[in-house]
Amino acid sequence: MSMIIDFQNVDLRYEDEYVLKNISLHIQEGQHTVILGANGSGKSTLIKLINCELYPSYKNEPFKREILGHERWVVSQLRQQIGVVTNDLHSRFSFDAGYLSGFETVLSGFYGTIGLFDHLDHTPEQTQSALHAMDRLGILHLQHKRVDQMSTGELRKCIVARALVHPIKAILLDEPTVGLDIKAQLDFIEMMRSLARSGTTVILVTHHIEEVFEEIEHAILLHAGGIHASGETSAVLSGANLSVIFNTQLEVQKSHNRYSIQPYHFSLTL
Ligand SMILES: Nc1ncnc2c1ncn2[C@@H]1O[C@H](COP(=O)(O)OP(=O)(O)OP(=O)(O)O)[C@@H](O)[C@H]1O
Repeated sequence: MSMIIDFQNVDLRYEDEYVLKNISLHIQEGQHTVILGANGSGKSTLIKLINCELYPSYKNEPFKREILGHERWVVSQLRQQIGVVTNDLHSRFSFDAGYLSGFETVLSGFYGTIGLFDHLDHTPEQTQSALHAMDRLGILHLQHKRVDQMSTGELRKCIVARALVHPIKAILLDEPTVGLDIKAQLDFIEMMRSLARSGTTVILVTHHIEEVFEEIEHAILLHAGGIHASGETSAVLSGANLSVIFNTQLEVQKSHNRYSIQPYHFSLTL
């Protein structure tokens, strides 16, 4: 099994302010992982480090930030190995590319662009890959539908398919169910499960414990720019740990292999 993410002792600071401190994080191929943290805990910053949008801050101690065994990547080449789905990407398609069809949205994954341009002539193989990615997610019926006529859930799936045009090893999904209603959310979780089962390593970044699906056996809790706990999901997602990272007393329940969270209730018997 190769290591997808190998961070040791990584810091990230903006000017003098540390946003991430001493981060050590290891995700192996096939190790479906949830990264959970409260607002402001550093999740987006961590994603930017994984995504090579940011580089670790220099420090006078040994540190390592390797993605698939390399310290540096050309972002377009990294995209062919690790797909990234963010709400920012969704918004950009939604606001700037409403005229695209579902198929064109998916095809744009080959170019890393938001739209398609006349000089970008695509090959029959690229067409096949785009259609195959849509088929894999059960969204072939969206190939002719315009982005500005899609529901949030439909566009989100097209953006996932866009990442799948390459034979990626892993997919990083940043709060992927934002804006989805209950049915679309459940549907999306099933889609993530099927990706995980098909061998794509799923890295889910969220603050919703209910989204942690059965195949996710590895959990990382981010708190105040550091890693509060990491390891086997069922051990890490405890009431005690979540109470710390969300700064309120919580209880965790597990039923049918899914987690839910409750405010802590204590009873005083006299
Ligand atoms: N460009 C920046 N310059 C300075 N501080 C920043 C910058 N980006 C983020 N921060 C700070 O870093 C901390 C972590 O932010 P980050 O966006 O990574 O958290 P998050 O866990 O993704 O939050 P949320 O769940 O609300 O999206 C916050 O205190 C934030 O204000």
